[in-house]
Amino acid sequence: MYSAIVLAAGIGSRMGLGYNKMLHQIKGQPVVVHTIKKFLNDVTCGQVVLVVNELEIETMQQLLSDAGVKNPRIEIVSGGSERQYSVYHGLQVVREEVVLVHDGARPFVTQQMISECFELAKKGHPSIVAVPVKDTMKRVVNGVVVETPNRDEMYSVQTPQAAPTELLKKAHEAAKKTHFLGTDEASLIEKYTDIPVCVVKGAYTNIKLTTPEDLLMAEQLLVAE
Ligand SMILES: Nc1ccn([C@@H]2O[C@H](COP(=O)(O)OP(=O)(O)OP(=O)(O)O)[C@@H](O)[C@H]2O)c(=O)n1
Ligand SMILES: C[C@](O)(CO)[C@H](O)COP(=O)(O)O
Repeated sequence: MYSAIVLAAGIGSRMGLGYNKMLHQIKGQPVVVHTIKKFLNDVTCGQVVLVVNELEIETMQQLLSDAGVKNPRIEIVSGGSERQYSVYHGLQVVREEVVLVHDGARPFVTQQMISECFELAKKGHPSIVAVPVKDTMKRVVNGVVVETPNRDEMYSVQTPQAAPTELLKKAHEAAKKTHFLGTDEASLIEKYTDIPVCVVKGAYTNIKLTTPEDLLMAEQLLVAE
């Protein structure tokens, strides 16, 4: 069994809705409900830690209740000002020996991604979901191209990201001590442990709802589900 930390404590500034994009309804249900159901439907998920802004705890509880998502496996905790701090808060209540961290803003995660990440982490291997980049990549400094990295080695990283709970906690404590802020879990594991991070096949449909055009795509993807 694993614990899933589902992150929903952001503000969604790039989405520009004027409210947290996690509350936005797609096909009659809030984004957070679509995402959380992916984990509740998985029998190997022992706990869902839903991380929300402390001012939105009641709103989230009401949303879940309205959607008929009342489940003893769900625990709500308040998040922090950065994604990494929200993960840290979530980690404090994780009960299972393996943890999967997932962006609540990625409602198109699949059971296969979840299972593959879990199976690897259960055996001690941290894992992330990723897809090969499709475009040519450039490193640009001050508006000038300084390098064209080998595209065959470049991946676009998604969630879930899984690890043995103690390992991820250790990496987070080290990051806290040294004031390091990473944009995903793997970057902390890479920096503070010598354990390699495995890559699980993601999907180009496992988008993070970030900017307004992502909502148009989400509507289409939900029809196809
Ligand atoms: N302090 C934060 C910041 C982000 N998140 C969550 O982390 C995920 C990925 O973050 P992102 O898409 O960047 O969300 P926001 O921070 O909400 O968006 P923005 O950066 O546009 O404000 C989202 O599910 C978001 O709710 C979080 O739990 N706590
Ligand atoms: C973890 C992540 O989803 C990988 O792509 C991403 O880094 C989080 O997004 P953010 O915009 O940096 O919060």
